[in-house]
Amino acid sequence: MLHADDVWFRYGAAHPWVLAGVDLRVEAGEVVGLCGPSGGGKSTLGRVLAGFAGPVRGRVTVDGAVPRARRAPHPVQLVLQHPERAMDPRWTVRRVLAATGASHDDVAALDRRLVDPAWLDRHPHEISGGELQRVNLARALLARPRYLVADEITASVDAVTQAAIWDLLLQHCHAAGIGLLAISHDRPLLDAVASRVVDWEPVDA
Ligand SMILES: Nc1ncnc2c1ncn2[C@@H]1O[C@H](COP(=O)(O)OP(=O)(O)OP(=O)(O)O)[C@@H](O)[C@H]1O
Repeated sequence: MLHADDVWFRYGAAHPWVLAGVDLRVEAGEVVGLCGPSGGGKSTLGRVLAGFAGPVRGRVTVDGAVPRARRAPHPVQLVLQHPERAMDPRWTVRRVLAATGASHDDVAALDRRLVDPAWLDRHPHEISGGELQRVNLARALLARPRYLVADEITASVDAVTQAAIWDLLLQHCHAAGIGLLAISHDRPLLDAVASRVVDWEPVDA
C-alpha cells in the first residue's frame, strides 16, 4: 500500500500549510482518483508521495516502509501534464528512455502502442504531444514502479487521445499490479478510470 500517513507540508516556515494531516491510501493494483479545486494542493501531495519533497510532519510509506535514498528508481513514479518539460529537448526518445537505466532490450521490448519504434530516433519536438506523453508513461513504467501518480496527464490532449492513453496505462498497471493515483479536476474522467474517487479538501475549505 502507498500511504500518506498524517502528512503535513508547507513550502517553508513562512508559508501556509498546503497539506494538513492528509491520510490517503492506494492499494497495490488499485486505481484511485483524486479530485479537487485548482490550487488546493493535489500536485503538492503527488510530489510528496513520489519523494520530490519530504513531509514536514507525518510520513509516506510504500508497502510498509519509508523509501530510502538509493541508486534504484523511486518506487513511486510521478507523471505530469507537460512531458516536454520533463525531457531534454536535445535528446532523442531513445536516449530519454535509456536514461532510466533500461537496457537496449527493455527499450526494444516496449509495447508498440506505447512507443512506436519509429519515434526512437526523433527528438521530443518531432512527435505529437499525445505521443510524447506515451513516451513519458513508458519512461515511468521502465522504472518498474510499485505505484504511479498521474497528475493531469491527459489535460493537454484531445478526447480520443485521452481515452487511448488511459486505456493503455490502465492495461499496463493492471498487468504489473501497479497502484495508480490519478489526479485531475475532471470528475467524469476519474469516475471512468478509477475504482474510487477521493474528494480533495483544501486546507482552507
Ligand atoms: N514551489 C512553491 N512554493 C511556494 N508555494 C507553492 C509552490 N508550489 C505550489 N505552491 C502553492 O501551493 C498551493 C497548492 O499548489 P498545488 O500545485 O499543489 O495545487 P493543485 O491542487 O495541484 O492545483 P492545480 O489543480 O491548479 O494544479 C498553491 O497555493 C500554490 O500557490
